[in-house]
Amino acid sequence: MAEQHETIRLSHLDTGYCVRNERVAVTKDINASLYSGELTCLLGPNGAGKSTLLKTLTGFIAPLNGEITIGSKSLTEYTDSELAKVIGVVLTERLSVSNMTVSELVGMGRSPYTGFWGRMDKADKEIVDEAISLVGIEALRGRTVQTLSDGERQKVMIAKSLAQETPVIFLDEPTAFLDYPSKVEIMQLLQSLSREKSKTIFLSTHDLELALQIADKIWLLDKPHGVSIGTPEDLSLNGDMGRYFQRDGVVFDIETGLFKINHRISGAVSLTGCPPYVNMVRKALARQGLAVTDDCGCGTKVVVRADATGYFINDGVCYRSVGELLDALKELPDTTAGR
Ligand SMILES: Nc1ncnc2c1ncn2[C@@H]1O[C@H](COP(=O)(O)OP(=O)(O)OP(=O)(O)O)[C@@H](O)[C@H]1O
Repeated sequence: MAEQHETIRLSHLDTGYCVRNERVAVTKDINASLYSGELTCLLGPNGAGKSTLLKTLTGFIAPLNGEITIGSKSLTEYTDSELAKVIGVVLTERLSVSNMTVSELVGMGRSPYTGFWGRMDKADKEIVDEAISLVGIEALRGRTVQTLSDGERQKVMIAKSLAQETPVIFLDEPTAFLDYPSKVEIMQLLQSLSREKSKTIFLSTHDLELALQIADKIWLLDKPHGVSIGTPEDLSLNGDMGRYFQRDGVVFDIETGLFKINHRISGAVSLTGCPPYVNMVRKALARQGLAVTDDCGCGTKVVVRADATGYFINDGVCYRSVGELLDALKELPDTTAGR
C-alpha cells in the first residue's frame, strides 16, 4: 500500500460567491484533509456546492472564509506557476482545441516546466510517453482531439494531468456522459493512479454506487447537513449515507452498502431454491411488487421454486425462464396472500 500523508487541509472553509457585493455562502465551516495515495469522491445532490468547492480548492475562486493549506503553505501564497506544479485539474467541458493531436494535448501538461515557448526536451517527451502509456491510450496518439469519444477524451485529459506531474489531481465529474463500463474503467484507472503513483485524487461525481465501491473516502455534501466525511462503510454504518440521499422510493440497504429501489409491495409469495436462480427471482418479484415472506411456504398461497431445473409455482408446471414465471404469476386469480 502506498505511503499516505496529508497533502491538503481545509480549515473552517466557507465557499461561495460575491453577488452584487454580498457574500453568498454555499458551504460552511468545512474542516477536512485530503491524503496522498487516496481516491476521495465528493458526492452531493444538484446545487449542493461540489463545483464551488472544487473551484475554491483549485484557486479559481477565493474562499469566503477560512484557509486551504497545500503542503506547508496556504493556497493564497502560491503563484500560478507554482500551483500548476502542485495541482492538476480535469474538467468535463468539451475542449475548444481544433486540429490538436492527442500527443500534443498531453504534451500541454508539460507547460508549467517548458517555459514560454513550450519546447519539450527529451525528458519531457519521455514523461508524456509514460503518461500516455499509463492511461493506455497509445493507439490514440496521432488522432485529433475532436474525433475522440467522450471516454477517450476523458482518458486523454487524465494523461495530460499525469504529464503535469502534480501530486494532486482534482476532477470535476470525470464519469459524466460515459457508459457504465467506461465509468468503471475511469474510476479504476484513478484508483490505481492514487495507489501506484501516490497521488491525492479528489473528484466530484453523481455516480453514487460506483463511488461507494471504489472510493477510499467519501465527502458527502448537502446544504441542510453540511459535509460528512469517512470511508463508504463508516458513512453507511453511521446512517449518513441513507440520510443524505433519502428520497421516496429509494432505500439505502445496509446489508450491501448500496442503494436500492423501494418497490411498492402489493402482495407476497414464498420462495425456495438455490442461487443464483433464487436471487434473480427475488429481484424480479420485487419489481412486480411481490415480497418474499419466508422460505417455507407458511402463510402464503403461492410457493415459487427456482433452481437449475427451472421455475415452478406450487411444484406444478416447469417454466423455462424468469419471464415465463412472471407471466404465469400474473395469470393466477389470487396470486398472493397479501392481495
Ligand atoms: N457564479 C455563481 N454566482 C452565484 N451563485 C452561483 C454561481 N455558481 C454557482 N452558484 C450557486 O451555488 C450553488 C452551488 O452550485 P454548484 O454548481 O457548486 O453545485 P453542484 O453541487 O456542483 O451542483 P451540480 O451537481 O448540479 O453540478 C447553487 O445554488 C448555484 O446556483
